[in-house]
Amino acid sequence: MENVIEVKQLSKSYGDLVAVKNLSLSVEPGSVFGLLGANGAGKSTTVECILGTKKPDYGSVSILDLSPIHDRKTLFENVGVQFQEAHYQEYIQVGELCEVTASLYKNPADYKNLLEQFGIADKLKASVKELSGGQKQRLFIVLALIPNPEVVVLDELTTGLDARARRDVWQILRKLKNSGLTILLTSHFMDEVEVLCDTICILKKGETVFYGTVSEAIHNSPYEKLEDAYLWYSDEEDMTHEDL
Ligand SMILES: Nc1ncnc2c1ncn2[C@@H]1O[C@H](COP(=O)(O)OP(=O)(O)OP(=O)(O)O)[C@@H](O)[C@H]1O
Repeated sequence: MENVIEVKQLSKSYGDLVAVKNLSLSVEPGSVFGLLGANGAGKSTTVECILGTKKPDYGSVSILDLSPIHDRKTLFENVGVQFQEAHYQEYIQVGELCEVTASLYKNPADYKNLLEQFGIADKLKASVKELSGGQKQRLFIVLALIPNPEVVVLDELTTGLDARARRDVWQILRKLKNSGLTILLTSHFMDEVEVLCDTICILKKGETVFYGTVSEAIHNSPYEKLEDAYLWYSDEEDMTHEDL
């Protein structure tokens, strides 16, 4: 297997709206790939096509050399997914939810250890409903890691987390990356992209406007900071200036 994820000329429309157009990307083993873009740029649509929860109109997707549409069961065993809005039984406890999740996999990770690493071990007996937004977000990352996956897909990784928690999450992910985990993430935070990502793809209205490393993104723009370069590529720049 050369690349963990290989997307070729992916296109997906909703009626007349072209959400993703002719997108190609490759994610190497043990690397962190960031899919970036403004709200509505097509990130979630791309992620869903990669995971097989949406069917592309054109193009091909392979993940771990498998088809997300035809090999769902094998993929489910080896791919971790952080869901943004997951629906759980209202009063299920954190520990119960982790237990149920672990029971679905052959070689699950030690979830108590993960809860510890993510700073929510004291919430084992709390119901998911009682968690703060940031604690829930951390729990969703833990749930994505319980399968002991080869690749993990993290949608809006640290949205809702406080500064300390974000840094803790980055540190854990870097450790997991160093131990061979491949990570595909979407994020709106350029500080985190700079710390974590080896390769980035910036989408604008479903089309790739930049593909390469963070330093190439900066180098090929008129700016010196990733955030400025990102806004320049994704054209959020003007809006921000108006807002100031
Ligand atoms: N089920 C759907 N039906 C119709 N249009 C949709 C559907 N899902 C997404 N879209 C549209 O497709 C475009 C891309 O949406 P998508 O959710 O992929 O963007 P995104 O980059 O993930 O945005 P965000 O950062 O806000 O999560 C948007 O214009 C959105 O309104």
